[in-house]
Amino acid sequence: MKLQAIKVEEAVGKVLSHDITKIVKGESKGALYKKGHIIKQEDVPELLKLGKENIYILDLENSDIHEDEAGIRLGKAVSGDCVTWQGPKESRVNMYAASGGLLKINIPALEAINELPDVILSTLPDNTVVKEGEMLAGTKVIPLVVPEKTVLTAENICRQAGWVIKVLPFRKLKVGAVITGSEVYKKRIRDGFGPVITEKVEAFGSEILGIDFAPDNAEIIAAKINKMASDGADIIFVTGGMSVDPDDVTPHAIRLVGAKVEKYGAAALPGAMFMLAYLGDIPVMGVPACGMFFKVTIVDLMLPRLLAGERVTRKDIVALACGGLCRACPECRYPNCTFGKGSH
Ligand SMILES: Nc1nc2c(c(=O)[nH]1)N[C@H]1C(S)=C(S)[C@@H](COP(=O)(O)OP(=O)(O)OC[C@H]3O[C@@H](n4cnc5c(N)ncnc54)[C@H](O)[C@@H]3O)O[C@H]1N2
Ligand code: MOO
Repeated sequence: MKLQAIKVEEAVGKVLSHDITKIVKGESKGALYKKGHIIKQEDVPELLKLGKENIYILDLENSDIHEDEAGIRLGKAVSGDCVTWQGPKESRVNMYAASGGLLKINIPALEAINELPDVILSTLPDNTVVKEGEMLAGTKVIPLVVPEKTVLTAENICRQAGWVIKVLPFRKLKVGAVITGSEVYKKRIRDGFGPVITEKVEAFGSEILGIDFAPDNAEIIAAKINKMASDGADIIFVTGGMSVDPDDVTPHAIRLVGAKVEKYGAAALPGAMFMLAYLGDIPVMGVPACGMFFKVTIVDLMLPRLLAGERVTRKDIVALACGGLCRACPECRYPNCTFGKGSH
């Protein structure tokens, strides 16, 4: 990259090397044209009026590209399914959700891009629930011009990764719930779990297939789980009885139906006594009583991922550990807080 002095009339389409400031009555009015501005035909009279007959422009070498072009190419390369981009403004290109859903970030690709010289890409956390139109990420280059090789390398990382930023829209699924607890079953106390689960499921546009009740008896709970599955549930909740009392038989019941347990015990508080198992392809969630007593719990971390069609693994639950502690703020700000952000 070289600097070159040039007549203003010949500068159209060229890149300004420095800010040009307008001074009125001895006072600077700030940059009229900013460094990096690509000079347009209509700028010429304005520049001449300012007394600029010659200006410095950047003489881009064949291998260099301007920050704005670099920003656009990066934005295009990182935008996957259901992601749109806008810009550039001072090379920054922002990515937005084209539909509501679960934001997925390809972390190794994200880190590889940020390892490149002069490029940044920053995003919302992986697995964030996003609304249509929400800003998801921003990318830009640091200097005014970058070697094209840098952008080509970033584009190559994106191509090889398959995707970097995407949004998985929520599917409309049928969700069943088996509410356990003899005190609820015998109507000694009123069920508090059904309304909580219904509200959380319907908030994502899915529907409750049915809510059934079972006493603290593993065989009966197991039979009701099987019934939910044969009735067509895509996801099954089993609530209560997840802890250490002799009457807490829900984990045993989930095993009895032959579901494969991914993990019993989740690194999330509230939600420690959570179990995730799969009955074939149907996720079965054993939800401890905290799922009903607290506003935001492990349910809010797992449900969106299952509704987005992810097969959640033991590893995913382990990855919740760093950030898995809810601060229990007097006024809950979730999801605008650290709960459930996970380490990878
Ligand atoms: N000694 C220990 N006690 C507890 C532990 C522990 O590790 N050691 N873990 C605690 C944690 S963490 C949680 S979370 C809860 C989990 O409780 P459970 O899932 O076993 O819940 P239950 O014992 O069945 O019920 C607790 C409480 O909530 C009421 N309940 C349950 N279901 C309903 C419902 N559908 N509607 C209304 N109320 C319901 C139930 O009557 C009990 O009062 O365990 C801690 N304890
Ligand atoms: O499963 Mo419990 O969250 O630790 O309340």
